[in-house]
Amino acid sequence: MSGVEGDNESPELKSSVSPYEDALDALSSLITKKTRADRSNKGDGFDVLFDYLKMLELDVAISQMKVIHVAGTKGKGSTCTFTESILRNYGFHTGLFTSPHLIDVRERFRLDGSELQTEPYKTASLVFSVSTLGSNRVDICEEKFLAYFWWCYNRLKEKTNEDIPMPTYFRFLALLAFKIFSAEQVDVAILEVGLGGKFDATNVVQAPIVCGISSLGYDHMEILGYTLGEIAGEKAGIFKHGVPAFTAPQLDEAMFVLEKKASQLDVPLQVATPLDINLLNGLQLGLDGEHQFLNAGLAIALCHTWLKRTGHLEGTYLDQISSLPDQFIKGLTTASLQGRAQIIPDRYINMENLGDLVFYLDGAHSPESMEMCGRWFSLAIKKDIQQQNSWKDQSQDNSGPSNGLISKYHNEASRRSSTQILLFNCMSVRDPQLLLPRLMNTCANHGIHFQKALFVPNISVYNKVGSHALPTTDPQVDLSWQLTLQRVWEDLIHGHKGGDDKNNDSICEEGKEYTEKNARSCESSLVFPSLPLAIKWLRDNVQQNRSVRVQVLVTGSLHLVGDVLRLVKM
Ligand SMILES: Nc1ncnc2c1ncn2[C@@H]1O[C@H](COP(=O)(O)OP(=O)(O)OP(=O)(O)O)[C@@H](O)[C@H]1O
Ligand SMILES: [Mg+2]
Ligand SMILES: [Mg+2]
Repeated sequence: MSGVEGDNESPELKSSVSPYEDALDALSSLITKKTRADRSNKGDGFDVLFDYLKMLELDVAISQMKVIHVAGTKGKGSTCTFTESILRNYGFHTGLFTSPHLIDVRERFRLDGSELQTEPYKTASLVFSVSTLGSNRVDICEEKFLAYFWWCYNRLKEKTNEDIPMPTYFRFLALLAFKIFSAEQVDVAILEVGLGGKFDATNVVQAPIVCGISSLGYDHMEILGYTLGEIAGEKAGIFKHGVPAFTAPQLDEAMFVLEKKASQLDVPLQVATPLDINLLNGLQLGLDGEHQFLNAGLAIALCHTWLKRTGHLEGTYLDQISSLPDQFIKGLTTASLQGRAQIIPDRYINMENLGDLVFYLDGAHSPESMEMCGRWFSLAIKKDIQQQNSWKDQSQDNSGPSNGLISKYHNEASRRSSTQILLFNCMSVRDPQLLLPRLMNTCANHGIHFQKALFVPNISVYNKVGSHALPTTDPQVDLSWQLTLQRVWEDLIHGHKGGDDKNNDSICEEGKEYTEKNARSCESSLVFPSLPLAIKWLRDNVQQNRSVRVQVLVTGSLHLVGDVLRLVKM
């Protein structure tokens, strides 16, 4: 294939449903069958990334990019989101690359803060030249995305061979991000590490302006190591000689390793002070949850250093900042990232009765983040109860001015009781014996007890890529993992109630599996063969019992959170 125009053409275009689905198909073809635990993949062929950069003519561009690079176990995406928002408020043209996505793969690439997934389909004409795109500073719309996508994909297809095969899924997306950011001439590129640090595709950047390490904890141990020290060592793989770095406060074991790696590379490493809420002038952080103060503190340090090192700010980073510039406050308080501590009422149910069914979404999937998530959820529920009570008081005290409709709603709402339900799934590489107790105990310590837990499988690998196609229910779906989760949950509940060693099976409706309710039912839990069935069950319940408000915590997997968003937002 020759010439840029031809490069933009999808090979499967003729038989396609839509050009966008064609791109997703091509992207799916890059998902390797190797399991994430396959260590033979570790580091192998990292250098091949530099070959890809040459093939895409990105080697010079990347060395000139003013990059902020962030690794960590938890809080990378949030830190990057705050960072982007702050620098955008300074007027810089920003590029943000995060992972994973929830609904649409374009969420991973933001230009000037725009989320990319919301546009309706357009029949894209793909025959325009990529070289004309860079000058146009608008969001990355579908056409633009497709043009960059096929430019990279086809060029790599043409130049790769048996020795240098096509890049894998995440590597391709990182290369695509570099292409987009260089063509769009961003002032700053904020890059979230996909996994680990040292061997991550984003680590081809040789001279970032500043690096950040967000909270470290236990995740992906099969790849990164089983001790906090080992994990910290992998993440510190993003440190570059002499380039300043900041870390969120860490446990000693992790901090020790970070400091050691930093001193080997002459990296000035500082701990970023968590943000003091008083610096926000009474406003709230754009992302909810206590842990966000750690992420915001790190983002402040990263932005401050970036501004300084690029010659936009005088002075040094102070440990005790007494006030924040307006751009920082605006950036921090308006940042947004879906699926992290996000509350959305179910529109299907709530047309008439706002608040009957509410989803609390948080993509936590490591033990530490389970605890954070449990705290956030419990506090949100308590706040909601306080709100209900204050409405109850107001409706009893008729003295004040009242708006008829609102007070009628408040009146009704305050008469209803609320109940909490958990909707959960996690990947089978994760340990539910660590995740579920952490979540349950945190909530229980705040007085929140789930009435039921629902377990569902994730939708499909294809949807991980970001198809708009609706999930279908596979009648043959293997639910053994969800049944394992259910067993862990039932054991926990019975442990909590001080119950005997009763075999779970005796309290589960054996033999009635997936019949009437389409679910395998136990005393405190249900396994559904698909998410739409679980959502239908929730909606049916709410409609049958209007005196109860149902608050559903969705967590354990960002994919699950994305699937729920996709179904609930429609
Ligand atoms: N500093 C933190 N400490 C502990 N948990 C956190 C922290 N920040 C975020 N979390 C939890 O982790 C979840 C994911 O947050 P975020 O997307 O910022 O992290 P990430 O590092 O990008 O995660 P991923 O590994 O999925 O890419 C949040 O929903 C929240 O539950
Ligand atoms: Mg992760
Ligand atoms: Mg992330």
